[in-house]
Amino acid sequence: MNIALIGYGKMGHEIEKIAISRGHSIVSIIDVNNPDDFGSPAFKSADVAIEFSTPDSAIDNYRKCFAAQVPVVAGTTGWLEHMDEVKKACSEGGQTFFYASNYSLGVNIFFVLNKYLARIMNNYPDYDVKMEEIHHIHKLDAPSGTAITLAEGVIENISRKERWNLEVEEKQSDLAIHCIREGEVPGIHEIIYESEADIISIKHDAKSRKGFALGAVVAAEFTKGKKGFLGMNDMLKF
Ligand SMILES: NC(=O)C1=CN([C@@H]2O[C@H](COP(=O)(O)OP(=O)(O)OC[C@H]3O[C@@H](n4cnc5c(N)ncnc54)[C@H](OP(=O)(O)O)[C@@H]3O)[C@@H](O)[C@H]2O)C=CC1
Ligand SMILES: O=C(O)C1=N[C@H](C(=O)O)C[C@H](O)C1
Repeated sequence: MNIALIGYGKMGHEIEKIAISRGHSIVSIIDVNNPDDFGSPAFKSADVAIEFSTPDSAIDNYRKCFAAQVPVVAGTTGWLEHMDEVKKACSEGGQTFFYASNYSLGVNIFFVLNKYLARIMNNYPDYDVKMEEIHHIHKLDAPSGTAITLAEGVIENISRKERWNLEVEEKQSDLAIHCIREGEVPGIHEIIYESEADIISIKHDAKSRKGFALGAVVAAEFTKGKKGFLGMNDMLKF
């Protein structure tokens, strides 16, 4: 299939390698320097655009993909305040948009495990819960998109937790997320339950960006020819 890449940084380069190895053609690469290419015949020939740019630029890029009628697989994090607009473009404007805060298979298995553990822990109020995420020093957003999805999974299932909070637990009903930026760490997420007696924790540690990139290309293959708002739950058979 024909793929356009929007954002040609760490993820854009990794996705390019995997897409080519799976027999796809990269027909257009748009980075910060060539925004006019959204109007080019090459961009419009893409079956899907895979977007990994920056929190501030993502929504404008999605609007330009919609204007060009090119389906989007979106990986950028930190833009979720615009989610209603994107969902409306799909439900009322006939657009196609796939979003995952994390495209790796391992993290999506971890999301299921997180919800399962939270459902159990709902019955054991002696345990408090907190989260830690560690990423490389270049990351622009905090908490990570993955940490937000994990926090939502905890809050949906543990009635004593109502909202997440950065760093501190201001109230007992807050889920504290501690964000660390360190070296070139690809991404570590840990959910920690602690009582007076013991600690139970579950952790996902990405060894590289390969899992994220492979998941994004597989999501692009899944998205081709589909309509509407899509996510990993539509694609994975859990
Ligand atoms: N969902 C997932 O599975 C994953 C999501 N991510 C997310 O993806 C995003 C990108 O990550 P990563 O590749 O590591 O970041 P990088 O900073 O390495 O790459 C981002 C690229 O986007 C470019 N860019 C800046 N402005 C624009 C614009 N207006 N249009 C197009 N491109 C632009 C940057 O150019 P310049 O450097 O010149 O500014 C840079 O080349 C982040 O939000 C990250 O959190 C990352 C990994 C996995
Ligand atoms: O910026 C990153 O690198 C990553 N971002 C995503 C996020 O914010 O969750 C996914 C992964 O953790 C790597």
